[in-house]
Amino acid sequence: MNTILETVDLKRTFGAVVAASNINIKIGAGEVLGVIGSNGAGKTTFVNMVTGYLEPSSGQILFHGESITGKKTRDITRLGICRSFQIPQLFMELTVIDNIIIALTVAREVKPSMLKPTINKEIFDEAMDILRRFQIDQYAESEVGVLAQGIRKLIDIAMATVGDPELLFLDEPTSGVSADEKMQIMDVLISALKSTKTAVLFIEHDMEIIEKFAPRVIAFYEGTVLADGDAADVLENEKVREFVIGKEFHRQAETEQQGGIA
Ligand SMILES: Nc1ncnc2c1ncn2[C@@H]1O[C@H](COP(=O)(O)OP(=O)(O)OP(=O)(O)O)[C@@H](O)[C@H]1O
Repeated sequence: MNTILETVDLKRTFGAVVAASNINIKIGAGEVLGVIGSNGAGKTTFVNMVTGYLEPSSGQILFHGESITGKKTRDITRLGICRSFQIPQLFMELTVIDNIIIALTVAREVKPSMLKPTINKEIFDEAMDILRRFQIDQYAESEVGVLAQGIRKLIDIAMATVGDPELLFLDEPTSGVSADEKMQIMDVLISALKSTKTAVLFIEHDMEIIEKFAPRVIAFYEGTVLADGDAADVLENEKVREFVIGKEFHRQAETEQQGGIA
């Protein structure tokens, strides 16, 4: 594996609460990995530390072998590590293309005008390319506020990619989206990110999505990594079944092998 990010004994406490400890994770170039764990397991704390939203209490974060521990979010973003949040951070009253153009102008540090984002043909074309990659170009001129939550999620994630990140963290990319839309949204966003060879780590509670889209899975439990490896191994791990996903969970592949559930 061509490691781009490595955490070494990463730990974060809040007073007496140990939110994360002994976190030793390596992420390879272009890798897709899913993170699972019940509420309060430490998933967001981990992502917050790596993206500079939280300073670790101890431990190291290395990006391409260089320490980024304790760096500010802005500097980490510039290095090529970006993220999205559970709730899309969008300008609801603006059009989709204007949202992307604003993100591009901010990423390029072009000063936007007070009333209208700086529009030049190059930035406009680039924004349209991004929308096409995420299959939302047909909404370019629509106001974000009138669009379905699933489309807003895609816009939000598209915006997180404007600086061409090498590594992207997605916090529950399908939360708040209808069951029907979930798979479709994941299909679009994973193929968009694969096309740019962006490594992606996504936090997800839906095991069907994990099974379908995450070749590698990391399971968090009570602030530590309970299991890390191939999805099939982690999802069948006894401890993961007991403490994280529930014993009643059966992988689709397993069920099919056994002739399906009646
Ligand atoms: N700012 C904070 N102040 C105090 N305690 C915190 C803070 N942030 C997180 N914690 C605690 O740290 C632990 C890990 O929380 P974290 O948000 O990382 O879990 P999570 O796995 O992301 O959960 P969820 O799925 O609910 O988002 C929890 O016990 C939580 O209450």
